[in-house]
Amino acid sequence: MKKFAFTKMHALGNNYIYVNLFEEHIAEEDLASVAIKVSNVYTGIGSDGMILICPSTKGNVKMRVFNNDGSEAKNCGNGLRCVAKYAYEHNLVETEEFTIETLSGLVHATVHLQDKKVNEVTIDMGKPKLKPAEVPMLGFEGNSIVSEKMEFGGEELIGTAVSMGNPHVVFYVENIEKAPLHTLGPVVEKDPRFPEGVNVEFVEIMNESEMHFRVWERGSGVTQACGTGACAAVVSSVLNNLTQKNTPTIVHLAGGDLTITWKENNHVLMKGPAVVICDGVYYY
Ligand SMILES: N[C@@H](CCC[C@H](N)C(=O)O)C(=O)O
Repeated sequence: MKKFAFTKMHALGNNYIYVNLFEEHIAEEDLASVAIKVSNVYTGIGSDGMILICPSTKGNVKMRVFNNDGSEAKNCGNGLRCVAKYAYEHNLVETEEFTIETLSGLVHATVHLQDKKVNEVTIDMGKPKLKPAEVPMLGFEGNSIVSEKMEFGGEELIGTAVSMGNPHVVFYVENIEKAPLHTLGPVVEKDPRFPEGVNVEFVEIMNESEMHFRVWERGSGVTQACGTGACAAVVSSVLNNLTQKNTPTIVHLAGGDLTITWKENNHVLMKGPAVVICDGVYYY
């Protein structure tokens, strides 16, 4: 029987099994099936997926993200904050500012300490990508897909598509409690116009610097929070003239709040908490 030590962490309820590959080993061919198994609430540990904290040749540490269906994503905002907390508290890094490599590039992390422990993390998520081919989304041309008519499952929606290293589509609703998460989420996620699938976000604007947010995540379904999704929602809202650039925006997710700022230099800053739940050993 094979085994590895893990730490379960969450960021606003978006919970993953974190494995420190500086010390542990999981064979590459086992990664997808192990992610599915550990995520199972009945027969595994129960999580939105599995995140690997790996040595990096480009940054201080490297993050790899697996959704609970075993698919690998190129980025994860909540995962980045937890990886930053883990890396700092396990002495994988020595400073309060460092870099994390992802499959979509290098990001800059700053940990915020309370009693020598990391309670919040700011990640410079880099620049959003807006071109249809960068999202990727088929059927559109030009520099961006902002407030475009899209029909899904017989319903016409107005959507804005944004890549934060992973694909997102944002729809605005009048009442977040009535967002069609469970009905439209899975339909939009698998629509062939998104050749790599898509994370689906519903947003209710409260005022110029505050919004409610719910998400159907690609590969994981409904989660309590999505960091890249919250960044995409803020970028979308600036593009739709609903919020302003360079202004911190509070995003109220099901699991709590994130502060997101789309800076004048085009970089998106995300600030929010990261929490350890437990440590353990998983057998497979
Ligand atoms: N929860 C994450 C995003 C995880 C990956 C996503 N489901 C995808 O497949 O792109 C976040 O906090 O950003």
